[in-house]
Amino acid sequence: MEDKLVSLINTSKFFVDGKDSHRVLDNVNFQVSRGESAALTGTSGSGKSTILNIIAGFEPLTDGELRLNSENTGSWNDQQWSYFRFQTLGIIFQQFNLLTPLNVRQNIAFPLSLNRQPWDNWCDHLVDVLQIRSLLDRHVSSLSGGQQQRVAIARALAHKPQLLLADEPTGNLDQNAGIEVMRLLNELIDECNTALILVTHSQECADFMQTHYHLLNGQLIKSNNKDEPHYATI
Ligand SMILES: Nc1ncnc2c1ncn2[C@@H]1O[C@H](COP(=O)(O)OP(=O)(O)OP(=O)(O)O)[C@@H](O)[C@H]1O
Repeated sequence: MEDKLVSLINTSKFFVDGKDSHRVLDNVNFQVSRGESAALTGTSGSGKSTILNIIAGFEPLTDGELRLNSENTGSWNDQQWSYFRFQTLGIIFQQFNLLTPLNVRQNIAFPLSLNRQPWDNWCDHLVDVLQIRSLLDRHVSSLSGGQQQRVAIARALAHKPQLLLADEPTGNLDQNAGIEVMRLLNELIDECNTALILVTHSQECADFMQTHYHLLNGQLIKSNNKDEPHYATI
């Protein structure tokens, strides 16, 4: 259990809408270790982003337990969540969530400033691989969707997070750029022993990951070998 960075234990999630209760996760177990990469697939609305939001502390669980670094987060206060997010976590949001008053360089440097880290060779490497060096002084609101996505990726990776949550990180990119991004994510995993949870609709992107999970009717089905899916257990 100790080397597990993320553990969801017997977790369920309901959304209440008026009188209706909508069950998105039904007694799900899910674990990711340091250095592990996991692809999370499923149809639209199956609950993939909800799992990332739960792990990032943006959505509370209805039932069960979320452990991060072996700590039960059920008793964490806002300060503990903030500390975990800026120090340990990198998130590539589906809608990018860039800081619009800031330019590209300032967006990428934002997690560095929170962690009192300098802009270093790794940041230059990210900027070059993602081909955004010529955009560094541009305001992010003036960028195309694909350019914004590449900036969002650089920002999430800049401080070398221990845990990276990536929600459709190649959704706005062409195939070649998407493959470069998947290589970059694997580079981070190899160099920093980062754990990655990748939400994707692309089988090609999922194939870059070590383990595969598929969400179906609130259940998480694990498959190390694509031909042999089985229900995820601890
Ligand atoms: N805050 C919320 N309040 C009510 N329902 C919600 C909320 N967030 C998500 N849902 C519902 O939970 C379900 C799962 O949503 P989620 O965004 O996790 O799906 P997804 O698998 O990531 O979908 P997509 O592939 O389209 O991004 C959907 O039916 C969605 O409408």
